[in-house]
Amino acid sequence: MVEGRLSLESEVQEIFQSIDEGRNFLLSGGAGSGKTYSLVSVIRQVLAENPTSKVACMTYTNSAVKEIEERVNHKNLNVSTIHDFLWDNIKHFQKELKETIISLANNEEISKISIDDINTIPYSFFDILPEGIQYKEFVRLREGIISHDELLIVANYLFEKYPKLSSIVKDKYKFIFIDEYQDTSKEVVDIFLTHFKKSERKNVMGFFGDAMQSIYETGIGNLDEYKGDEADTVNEIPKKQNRRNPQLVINLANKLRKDGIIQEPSNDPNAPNMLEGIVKQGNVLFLHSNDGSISNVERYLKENYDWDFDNSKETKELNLTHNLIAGKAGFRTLMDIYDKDHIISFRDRIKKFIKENSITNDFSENTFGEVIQILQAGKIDRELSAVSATNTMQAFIDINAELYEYSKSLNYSEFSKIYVDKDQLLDDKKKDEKDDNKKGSKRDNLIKHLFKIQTNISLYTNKRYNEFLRATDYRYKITSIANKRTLKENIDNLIHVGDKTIDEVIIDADEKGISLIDDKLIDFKEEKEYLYNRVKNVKFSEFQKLYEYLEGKTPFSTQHKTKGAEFDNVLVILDNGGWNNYNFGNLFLETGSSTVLDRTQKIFYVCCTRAKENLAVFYHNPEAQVIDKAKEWFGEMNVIDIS
Ligand SMILES: Nc1ncnc2c1ncn2[C@@H]1O[C@H](COP(=O)(O)OP(=O)(O)OP(=O)(O)O)[C@@H](O)[C@H]1O
Repeated sequence: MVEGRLSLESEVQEIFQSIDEGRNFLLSGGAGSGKTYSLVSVIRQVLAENPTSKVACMTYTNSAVKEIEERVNHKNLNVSTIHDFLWDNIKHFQKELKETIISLANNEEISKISIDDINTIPYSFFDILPEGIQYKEFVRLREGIISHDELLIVANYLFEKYPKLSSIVKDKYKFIFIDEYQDTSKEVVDIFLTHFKKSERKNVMGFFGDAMQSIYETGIGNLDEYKGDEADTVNEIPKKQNRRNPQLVINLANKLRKDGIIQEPSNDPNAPNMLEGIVKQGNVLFLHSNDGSISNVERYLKENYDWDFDNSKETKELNLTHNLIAGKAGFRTLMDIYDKDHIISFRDRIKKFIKENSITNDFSENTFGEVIQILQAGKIDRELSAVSATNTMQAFIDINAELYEYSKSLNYSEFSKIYVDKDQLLDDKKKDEKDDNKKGSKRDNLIKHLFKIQTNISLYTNKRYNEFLRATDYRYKITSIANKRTLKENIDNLIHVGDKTIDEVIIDADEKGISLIDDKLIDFKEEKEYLYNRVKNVKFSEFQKLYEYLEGKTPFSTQHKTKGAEFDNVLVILDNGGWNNYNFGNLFLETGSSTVLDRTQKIFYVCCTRAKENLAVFYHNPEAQVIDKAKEWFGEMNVIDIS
């Protein structure tokens, strides 16, 4: 056997057998079975055995990126998101890219890529583009700019049509690994498992994941249609043991899985869930109350089970959405600006009306207010209501009268281009600070700038002075002890932001050389004046709260973002706030629409299996049958009314 393999886990040895046979493989296993751990072992061994080959590894979760970075450091390893990987590999084929987009745009069945509803687009359409086709956070197909969703469709088409592209990628990367494969889209899986076959070149694709943890609608869910025993199918290697969870969590997880996979604790005495050679028991609790107060739940867990909610590394409270967290974590105003601006919704209503009614007026010189007036003129009843604010929009406008007046004074063409979405505020990064500007990030340039300021402040406060000097303008300025003193005073001033607004801190940080105002920010101010003006008046301390949250330094996480992570104490809040996609009541009663049930079961499974010691689930006002089921799942004694 090749050196080093013998010391590896048996499943990883099986993976190497597959690699020796040139077969694609899938490492599948329940939560905590050590898939991410195995992935890293495979990468290390592959790099050791193939010193001249390049390895690509794609992953979505921050925890996997962190683990890979901690355990592997090699120039031949390329860790990225799937989007960045695809774009890096197709971006130089501009001629083919242009043709592809035009073909797709002319294909009526592909509604996501459309340039003109009526006329066929000529193949010379993009010839005039100075920068060719680009991949950005927003989409403007007429200008040759594609974004996340389009990229996958375009890449799929390119690999299907040009087998040479597959040959190039296979030659470049002898090994391509995809973590959390279950949340990868069908278009991507097809590239690697179907279109790649059109090229004779050899490489090995490895998938890692768990079908029960497929929690994004766009994901393929499972690889069932590609698995098999023949050489050209995907070789599944299952992992049955659990190294993370205590026995009581494993028992619960086994009840929640719907595919019959039953996990057992590993026989590794050094596994994290073992204590002196015996698996830990842990705690599972189902707490409920009729007041719904989360702070009471926290108090109960603190007093009775010693949970420390100030320790964000050990203890996490998992909520379904960022919106449920924003208030508790202290960034409500910013969240509302990016997620609940009903003047922007009203503008979208107007835009839609213009598009759907094929109104061809030239509004380029008009203000938003004038456009509303022009559209409303002479209309009554239903026609008028189609171009008027809805009740929700009107209620928002009434409270924000000044903001509405201001929006009406803006040039309509400019205003209509501003794209506002919560991802621009909340997108978390997959890589380290240096990569913050990587094209895959959905954060907008204002938020990126604020991150830069706060990152630099943090570098300084954490005494990482060399990195601080590299990141700021200070490397040019520090020439004497006196300079150092000024720097300290400046930073001290800046750190104590007190009640300063975001605008004030941006100017301060610029003047003090901590983060200079760059072209990107200047362009943002000009192009997205409305949004900038809203954000600039928010206190910088609120942004700092958001920063802490996104850096994982608060006890809060969304249920989706917790995938791949693990904590000692996990509190899962089951919020039955009338969601379309989730229903926690139905989860316990096993009723309702099967897709909603399936989705809810999966997110609940992901959440519960994060706990390394203690798991608590909180349910506000459960029905008697929910309590009965909870007793069955958690044990009679562990279902507690804390009202
Ligand atoms: N062979 C091993 N030796 C030591 N520790 C391991 C080993 N395999 C896994 N672990 C540890 O067990 C825990 C669970 O492993 P890991 O996070 O890789 O599981 P996973 O299958 O990726 O889980 P999930 O699907 O829930 O994200 C981690 O703390 C990991 O470091």
